[in-house]
Amino acid sequence: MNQASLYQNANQVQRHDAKLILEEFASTLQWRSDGEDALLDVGSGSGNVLMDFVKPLMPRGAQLVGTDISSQMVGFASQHYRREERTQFRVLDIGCERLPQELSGGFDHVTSFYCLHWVQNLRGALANIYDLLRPEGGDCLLVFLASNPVYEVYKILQLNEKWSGYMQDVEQFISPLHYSSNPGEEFTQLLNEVGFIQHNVEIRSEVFVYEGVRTLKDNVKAICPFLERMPAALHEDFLDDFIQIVISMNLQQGDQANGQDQKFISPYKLVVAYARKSPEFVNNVLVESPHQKRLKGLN
Ligand SMILES: C[S@@+](CC[C@H](N)C(=O)[O-])C[C@H]1O[C@@H](n2cnc3c(N)ncnc32)[C@H](O)[C@@H]1O
Ligand SMILES: CC(C)=CCC/C(C)=C/CC/C(C)=C/C(=O)O
Repeated sequence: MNQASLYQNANQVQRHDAKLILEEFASTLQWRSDGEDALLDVGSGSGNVLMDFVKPLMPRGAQLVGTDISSQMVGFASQHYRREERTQFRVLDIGCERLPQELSGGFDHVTSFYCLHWVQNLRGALANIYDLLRPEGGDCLLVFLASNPVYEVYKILQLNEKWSGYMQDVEQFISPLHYSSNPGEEFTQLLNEVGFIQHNVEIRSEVFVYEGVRTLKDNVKAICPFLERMPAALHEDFLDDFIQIVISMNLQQGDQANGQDQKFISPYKLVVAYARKSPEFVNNVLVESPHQKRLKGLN
């Protein structure tokens, strides 16, 4: 997914989820008392989730770094938000072998929305997120897909000889937790392995309803990695086949033949994880704050 303007105009689900989850976690994030927080966002895309929902929560003196593997996304966000103070966008592959030295250990917070399901090396990405946080501590809020019907649609499309040539590597674009029988447990284990001491992982079952064929097609176009590999003249045919498969999976509501608006239902599972690098210490004494007590299942 490299078309920032397409994504910026068809990311209602992603914005909806990020907004609600940030409202919920705004007071759990451990803001600094001096207001000089530094926050890095992983996979910022076109940048509007970061600027519309994360930035308003931050103290006025805070520094924001939006990152993305796609230089096209970073170029778009840098241009679009060029007037924002204390904000920069830069290219970063969160699954990379070695973090750039100037980023390592420099942040109080790492956030990431709808990105980590794109990263097959989830353990490497989490180890990097841990290393981006300051050595003395910091926290992260990570939100991504464990599963989504889009992945089953991709696998069926790949069997069609019209599309198989463009979709040989389909598994690379399926969430690393999609096949997991216990994604919450698997992700918790990874957080432990990379060194996070306190964490809370939830798998939330959500449903989003797409109103009409055009809305669903636009949302697919904004994120589908296979379209950019095929001539534009084939896009509508691919999207029509996509819709037929969605209908065959009984994810359609309403009957066009009876003059009803078509709706498409997408039941998906979202990982919502909050983790701290180290517990809160004041004068070498572990402090359990009221919000820590509230966190469900905190390790
Ligand atoms: C669905 S968009 C999410 C954008 C934004 N966070 C939001 O919530 O709207 C996913 C973004 O993750 C980026 N991405 C995919 N793999 C990545 C990686 N290994 N490192 C950093 N970003 C990555 C993509 O380029 C894309 O911009
Ligand atoms: C009914 C149905 C199959 C809906 C799928 C809709 C859709 C466009 C899902 C995209 C999921 C995804 C990978 C989002 C993202 O990374 O932003």
